[in-house]
Amino acid sequence: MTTQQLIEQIKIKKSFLCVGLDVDLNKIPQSFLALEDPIFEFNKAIIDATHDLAVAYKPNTAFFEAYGIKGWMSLQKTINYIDDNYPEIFTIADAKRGDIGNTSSMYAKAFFEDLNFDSITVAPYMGKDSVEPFLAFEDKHTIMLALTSNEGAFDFQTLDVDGKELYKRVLETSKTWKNSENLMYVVGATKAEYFTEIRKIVPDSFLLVPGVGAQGGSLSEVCKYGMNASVGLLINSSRGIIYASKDADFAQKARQEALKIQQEMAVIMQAE
Ligand SMILES: O=C(O)c1cc(=O)[nH]c(=O)n1[C@@H]1O[C@H](COP(=O)(O)O)[C@@H](O)[C@H]1O
Repeated sequence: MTTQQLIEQIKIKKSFLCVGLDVDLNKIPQSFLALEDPIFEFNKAIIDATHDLAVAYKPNTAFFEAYGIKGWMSLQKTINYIDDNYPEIFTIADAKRGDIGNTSSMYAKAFFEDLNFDSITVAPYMGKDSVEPFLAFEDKHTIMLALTSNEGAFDFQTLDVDGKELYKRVLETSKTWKNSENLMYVVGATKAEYFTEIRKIVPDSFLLVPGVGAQGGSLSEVCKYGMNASVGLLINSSRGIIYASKDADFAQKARQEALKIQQEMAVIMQAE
């Protein structure tokens, strides 16, 4: 999917919501456990209930890999289901990959070609030659960690490197890489006060923003400092939406939570 197509979907749906598909078998209605593929069936129900309110889905691969081959098959079925039924939706493989060049190329093939995701999250720690293999894919997007939502973000990402914080160096340096127009960046919603500085370095890039809902980040604060003329934000909530209820009404409750966020987004977009 092109960035322009994503922007069009945001305008049509008045939403820049990304629903995180982080399925934990201990947290879903226990009736699903009797089904052949509980993870896929749960995802399908969540997707059917929220697809008109969200512009993106982000399965975090950990929640599939934890269940071995069966989990991997659930991931494949989930992405195929989205592609077949809601092709307008932007898909994010939250896999946080990155390795020496020839290994990164294989990761890129796995997620962009075999699974056909529109994007993947990537860690910047190994530098240019670990990220460029992902950037080589046309109309695919590489979402690089910049300033993450967790407490540990302060261990390295904000350290001073020759007078500038490391995450700023990561943002600046990445702009010099080949096909850098295919980059997006992860910035945690819990770090809203940093968005002004981040926008000075990457004014036009899309930012994937996890951390609203269960981690307590504020949608309005993120938008205040992080939004650009094309919105430029994908706000993710996983647990806050998919586990809104553990009972038979889980999909309906997930929709209600997604609707609350989408309505807030529509108001913010109108005010801009
Ligand atoms: O790359 C991510 O998506 C990510 C980066 C980050 O800084 N913080 C973060 O929480 N995430 C992911 O975003 C999701 C957040 O889930 P909830 O806290 O349940 O909404 C999880 O899949 C995390 O792995």
